[in-house]
Amino acid sequence: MEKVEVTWHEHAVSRDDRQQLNGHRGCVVWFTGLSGCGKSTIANLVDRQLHDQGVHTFLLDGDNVRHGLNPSTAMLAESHDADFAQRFGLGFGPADREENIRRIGAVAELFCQAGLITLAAFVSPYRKDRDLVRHRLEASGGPGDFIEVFVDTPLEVCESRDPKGLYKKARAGELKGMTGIDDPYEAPLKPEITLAGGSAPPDQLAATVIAQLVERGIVSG
Ligand SMILES: Nc1ncnc2c1ncn2[C@@H]1O[C@H](COP(=O)(O)OS(=O)(=O)O)[C@@H](OP(=O)(O)O)[C@H]1O
Ligand SMILES: Nc1ncnc2c1ncn2[C@@H]1O[C@H](COP(=O)(O)OP(=O)(O)O)[C@@H](O)[C@H]1O
Repeated sequence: MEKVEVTWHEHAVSRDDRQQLNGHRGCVVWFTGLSGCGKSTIANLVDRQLHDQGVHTFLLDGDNVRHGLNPSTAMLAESHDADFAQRFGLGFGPADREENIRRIGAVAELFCQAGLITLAAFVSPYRKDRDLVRHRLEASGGPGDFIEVFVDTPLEVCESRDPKGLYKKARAGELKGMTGIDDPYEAPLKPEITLAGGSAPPDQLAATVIAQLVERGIVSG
C-alpha cells in the first residue's frame, strides 16, 4: 500500500467562531428511506422553512450529488479517459453505494463544521454506511451532530408513487439492484426521528422535523 504523507492542520477560524456568526450550531439531518418515500420533498420543505427564518442550511440530495460529486462511469467518460471513469465513477452496486455515502458523509461533515444545518437525502440503504457517517461526525464534532430521520413509507406506497418509473422497470427485470426489490433496505434501529411517510402529508412531516430541531436546541422556535 502506498504511504501518503498528510498532516491535519487546525484552522484559524474555528467551528465555534462560525456558529457564533451564524447564530446557531451546525448539524447533519440525514434522511434515509426507499426511493419515493418522500426524502427529497420533506428535506426541501424543511430547508425552505429554516432558510426563511434566517437559518444557514444546505441540502445534499441523491440525484443531484450523482451529477457532480459522485457521477456514474458513463458521465465521467464524457470528460475523462475510460480507465479514470471506470475507477472513480459510481453506480448502485454495494461498494458503489458504500463509497457514495462515504464521500457524502465527508462533505456533510465539512458543512457541519462550517456551522450549517446540513440536510442530506439519500436512500443510504446499508446500516453500516450510515452508522459510519454518524461515528465520524460524532468523533470529529460531538453528540447531536448526526440526526437520523427514517422516512418510513411502505414499499407498496413508494411503488404506487414511482415518479421515475424505476419500480416498474425493476419489476419488469429491466433494472437490477433496485432497493426494496432485489437489493436490501436496512431500516435504522434507533433513528432520532421516524416519519410515517405513507400516512401523513409532507408539510406535517416537515413540521415534525423542525419541532425536533427546536426541542434539541438546534434552532429556536
Ligand atoms: N438501483 C437503484 N436503487 C435505488 N435507487 C436508484 C437505483 N437506480 C437509480 N436510482 C435512483 O437514484 C437515487 C438514489 O441515489 P442515492 O445516491 O440516494 O442512492 S444510495 O444512497 O447510494 O443507495 C434514487 O432517487 P430517490 O428516488 O430520490 O431516492 C433513484 O431515483
Ligand atoms: N408524505 C407524502 N404524502 C404523499 N405524497 C408524497 C409524500 N411525500 C412525497 N410524496 C410524493 O411522492 C413522490 C416521491 O417523493 P420524493 O420526495 O421524490 O421521494 P424520494 O426523495 O424519497 O425519492 C413525489 O411525487 C412526492 O410529491
